[in-house]
Parts: sequence; structure tokens; C-alpha cells
Amino acid sequence: MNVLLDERLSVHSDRERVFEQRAERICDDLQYQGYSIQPACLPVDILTALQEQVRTLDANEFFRAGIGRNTQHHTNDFVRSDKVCWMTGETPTGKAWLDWAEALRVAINRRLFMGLFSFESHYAWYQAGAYYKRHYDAFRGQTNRVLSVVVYLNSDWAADDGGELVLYKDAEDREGLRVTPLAGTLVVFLSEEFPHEVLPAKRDRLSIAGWYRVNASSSDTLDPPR
Ligand SMILES: O=C(O)CCC(=O)C(=O)O
Ligand SMILES: [Fe+2]
Repeated sequence: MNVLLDERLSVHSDRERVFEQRAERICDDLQYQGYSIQPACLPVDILTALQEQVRTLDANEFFRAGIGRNTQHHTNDFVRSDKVCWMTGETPTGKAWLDWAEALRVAINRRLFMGLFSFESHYAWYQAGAYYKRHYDAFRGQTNRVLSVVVYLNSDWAADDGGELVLYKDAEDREGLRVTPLAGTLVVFLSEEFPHEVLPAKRDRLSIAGWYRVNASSSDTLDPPR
């Protein structure tokens, strides 16, 4: 075999092997504890491209985040004060991210039979002082968001910069688990099971938040993508 082709093939399969290992760890965690926290999980080339893209986004492209869906959608300063910009596959960077999320969807379905059907995600920009109070991403029976995903885009996040995600084990838990929003860390959790909050940070905090959904469309109600 041509040496160059041979090398390219082995690089490709290395990447796939690394992905499979990470997906396996995420699935193990989901199976046994319902959440997974994986530092340095996103491939560095995709992470770097996302960091660059979010840096070049104009402030006008971010909108004040709302709560609830459709007709209940409204903004509420008391609950959250981040700004969001929905991801699309129109740029190579957006597509690389969505392809990665799609590969994870397939891997999770194969292993855990969760029936994940679609994925939606947005960049989130928490300006210094911004927060998202304790909340669930989904309420049992009211939504088809089943698995929440967060990836952080902040290089050099210092211990005293704040902005941790606090993931609570259940409705009673007041202590929670603190996650530093450091670039490349991935957090995945069952949307209906884990209340969580974002603490205010001393500096801008950038991330992607996404949700895998099950298909809730029926013949007379078309399920909207967000
Ligand atoms: O950015 C995070 O750490 C979590 C964001 C979040 O909870 C959400 O967007 O629903
Ligand atoms: Fe959330």
C-alpha cells in the first residue's frame, strides 16, 4: 500500500479509536450515575475552531436567552442573564461540531438504547456577573429534551474566576458537584434528573449548551426543533 495513504488511514483510525474510548466512558458514566464529566474531551482542532468562531461573532448575533418554549418563551433576568446564538451547520466549524455531536448520539443510542432522535445547540455567552439560577432543562412528561450537553470554550480558566456549573444529584441536594468551565471539558447529564446552575464569573464565560431529544411528533402536532 502507498505509504502516504497508509499513514492517513492510521491517523484516521487513531482519531476514531480515541472517539470510541471517550464515548465508551461517557456511556459507562451515564449508565451508572446518569451524568458524565470529561475533561479534554472535544478534539483540539474542533475546539480551536469553535473558540475562533465564537470570538469573531458579533455581539449582535447573540440574543438574550429566554426560558420555556414556544408561547411560554420569555426572558427573565432573575433566572438567567446569558446570551445565546444557535449553532447551524452552515459553516465548516458549525458542521464539525454538529458531526461530532451526531457521532456521540449514534454511539449512545447503540450502547444505551436511549432513542435520541435529534440535537440542538447554541453558543452561550455569560458576561462577567451573568448567571443561570438552579433549574432543570426538562420536566418529566413536558418536553422531549432528554440529554443535556455542555462544552466549555474558556482557555486558562483560573480557580477564582468563578462561573462553575453546579450539578446537583437530585431535588434535595444543596451541595452539588462543581465543574470548572475549562476549554474542552464536556458535561453530559439526563435533563429530567439533575437540577443545576451556573454561578456568576469574574470574566466572560463561553460555552456551547445542547440537548438531544427524542421524537415527540405525532400526526397532528409537528415537533418544532427548538
Ligand atoms: O453553561 C453551563 O454550565 C450550563 C448551562 C445551562 O444550564 C443551560 O444552558 O441550560
Ligand atoms: Fe441547564
